[in-house]
Amino acid sequence: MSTPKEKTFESLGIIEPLCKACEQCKYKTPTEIQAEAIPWALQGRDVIGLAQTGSGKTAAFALPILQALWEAPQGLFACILAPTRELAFQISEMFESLGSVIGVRCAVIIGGMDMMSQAIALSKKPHIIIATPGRLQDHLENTKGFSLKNLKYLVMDEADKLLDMDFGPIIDKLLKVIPKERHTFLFSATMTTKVAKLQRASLMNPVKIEVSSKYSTVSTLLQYYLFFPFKHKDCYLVYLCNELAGNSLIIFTRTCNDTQRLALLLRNMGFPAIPLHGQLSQAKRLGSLNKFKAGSRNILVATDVASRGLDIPLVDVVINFDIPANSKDYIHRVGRTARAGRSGKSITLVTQYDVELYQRIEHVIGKKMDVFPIDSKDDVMLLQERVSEAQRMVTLEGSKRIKNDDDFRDKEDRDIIQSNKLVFISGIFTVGGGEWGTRGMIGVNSLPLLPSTNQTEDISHSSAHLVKRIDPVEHQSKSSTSNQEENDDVESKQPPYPTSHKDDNNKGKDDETEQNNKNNGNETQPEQLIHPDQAKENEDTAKQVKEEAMIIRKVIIVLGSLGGNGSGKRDNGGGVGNGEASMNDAFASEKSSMGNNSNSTNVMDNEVGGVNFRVVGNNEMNHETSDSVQYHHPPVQLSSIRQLTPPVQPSAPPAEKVGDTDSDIQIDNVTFSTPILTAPPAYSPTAPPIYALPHIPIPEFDGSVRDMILYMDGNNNYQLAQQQNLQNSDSRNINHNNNGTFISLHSSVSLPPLNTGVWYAAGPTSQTNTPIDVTPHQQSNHPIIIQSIHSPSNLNSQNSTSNLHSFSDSIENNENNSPTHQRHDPSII
Ligand SMILES: Nc1ncnc2c1ncn2[C@@H]1O[C@H](COP(=O)(O)OP(=O)(O)OP(=O)(O)O)[C@@H](O)[C@H]1O
Repeated sequence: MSTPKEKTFESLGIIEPLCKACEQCKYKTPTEIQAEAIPWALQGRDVIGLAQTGSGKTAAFALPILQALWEAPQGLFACILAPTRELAFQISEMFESLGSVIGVRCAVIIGGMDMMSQAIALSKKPHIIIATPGRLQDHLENTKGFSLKNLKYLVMDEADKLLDMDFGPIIDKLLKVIPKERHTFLFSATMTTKVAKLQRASLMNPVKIEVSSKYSTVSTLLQYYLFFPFKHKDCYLVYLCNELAGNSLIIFTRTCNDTQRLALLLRNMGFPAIPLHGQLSQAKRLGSLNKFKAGSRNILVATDVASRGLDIPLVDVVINFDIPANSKDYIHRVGRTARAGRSGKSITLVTQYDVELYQRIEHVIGKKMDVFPIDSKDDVMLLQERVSEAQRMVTLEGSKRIKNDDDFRDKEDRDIIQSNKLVFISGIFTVGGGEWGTRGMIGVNSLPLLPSTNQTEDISHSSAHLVKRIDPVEHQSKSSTSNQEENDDVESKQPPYPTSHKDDNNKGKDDETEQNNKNNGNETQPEQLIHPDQAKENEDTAKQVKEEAMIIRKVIIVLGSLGGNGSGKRDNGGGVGNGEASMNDAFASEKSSMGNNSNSTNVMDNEVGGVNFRVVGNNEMNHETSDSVQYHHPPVQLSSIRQLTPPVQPSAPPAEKVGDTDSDIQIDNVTFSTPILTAPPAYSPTAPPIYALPHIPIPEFDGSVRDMILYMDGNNNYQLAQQQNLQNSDSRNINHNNNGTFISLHSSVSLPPLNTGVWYAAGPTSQTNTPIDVTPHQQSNHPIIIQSIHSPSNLNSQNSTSNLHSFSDSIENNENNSPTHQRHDPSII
């Protein structure tokens, strides 16, 4: 038989349309698990597939099922069970992309989503159901007319997880209502060898394909550890995030509570972190994942809900903040990076309480990890004060937020703004490429598991040098690995060190609990969902935006703000109402705190059309830059637009939320803020309301302005809307007057349809502290927010961050108190 490398999908017996689909997915040759498993599956054998994380197991079971469906199409043909909801979505995407050529229809049946719409989807008899066990069981019991009595294929992805104690009883129930005459596939990177568990799956004369040893990690993964005292854990984490700035990280914690706390802590320290755990609503879980996938957040802090199966190519580093209590979880966690032949790194944080677990993991994976190189411990400890401060803030806010998650999310961006920022100075953490490599051992054997299928069949296989018979006796009598597995089960019940958090029981149960929730009437109500398709779109968009943003690579910062509440007068110090007063106070203190510094804050208020605008220009907000310096600046809003005339239609519907506070985007490590927006009420096409639009200043315009880049927020989609090369002579967009030079967005700039909310303008390459002029002049159908991004000058970054701090506080206070804010939306920040 040919070696896997010589094989093609065609030579495995895959039909032409599916081969084409593989090509479209850029699968040039089958991976080893695909090469080994597909022929058996096509022959109609039950398959147990064991292969390393990221080795293409999903297609290994999807292709044979799609082929069988093509040959004998029917509704409710196959059911794929997955332990987590996110994984179910991902598997469904894979089926859809491979099966689109044959018109496959899939339904995702998972907890946390509306039962009724799922029931409707099931009534349409999709070909493939991808489900989490609890919800599927729920439909089988409660959805009229739905049954799986004609099911032909059952797959358990992450089979060892589905067959263990948590899911076992539900699986038992499910299997009672699924026909025995079916094909069954079990796949995982860490397969159980316990016969009792495998019997649960009711396999018939299965073939076992092992493309790796039981607990192996890929060779392209560099595995490190860091050992330090427990009390410095947060500090080390922050240090690592700082060192690895620019990389995409997943940080695994033990509990939901820790996940939430760390996400808050990191955000308070200025890192774009986002939490993912089972206590979030499903919409938020998907939202978090999508933002991470799209690259708008590059730190995902997660429980083990994200440890299995998720395929996010951009993940560079996995950090085990809490060492996993179960060695299997370690394999799956670190498997979120170094996938599909790519390289990646993992760093496991080890404290005095974790040594035993750490040693066990090393033993299980059969590798010694290297210590992660850090310059000096003193460097880490330098962060202690800042970390302690952030910890205090998190403690203050944390309990409230845990109770009220919506509140948490509404304020997430403020966390960043209110915090002092780190300026990240670090080299790029390069992660080289890789190719599909030879992986471990290949073994095939026929596995007589059930008394009813007692015959054993050894299958010789040229590439199989691990050919062994696995039978009940062997399993009971052996073996270090079996023992390990039993130990794992014990391990998971005993956290290695005491923890103050109460939700330790949530570990690993993010999705298992859905059945209980249902019974208790706690089913999470669905919210507006971002379909995973959106994530792909976002990813593409983010890439595009990132590329374009290279033009302003050395750029940053934000100028000032335009506040006001519609009732104020021109005012440089007195204030208008509470909000205005606090804003002024903040500015005043900001000014005085600057002392003799020659860089000054410029505050200018304008009253235009009854609208009081406040603008601050402050070149202290600039950061020094070089290629090796990465900037995280707070998403301070430069300006907001006020509607100058009421909507024409008196019966205009109420304002509608089109964005959320957590939708800021990260481009080249520059955070672009995206406050909540309120969509304008319905417009009369003939008489649109008028909105003020600020000019973007180009102080000391010297003809060096090159680029104006506009980004559009459309329901969290970010697109490069337009790039303009502005020339001095470009009279359409550049105006000069006594106050300076301005870029303005005249209608003559050919903008794409202004059908959504936020616009960003990346502006000139030079800047001084000339005040910003704001003039309402633009008539537009939609509210527009302009943020100008300026190139840095050589100024002290620490001063600038503290200025931003008080500056943004003031914005928040002002906006919260502003009648405009109450009338329209809590948009600013
Ligand atoms: N033949 C192939 N050639 C190239 N890439 C492939 C091939 N098959 C699958 N892939 C890609 O490899 C990645 C990993 O695949 P998949 O998610 O199925 O891995 P897995 O083995 O199920 O991992 P895990 O154990 O973590 O669930 C995916 O991005 C998938 O599109």
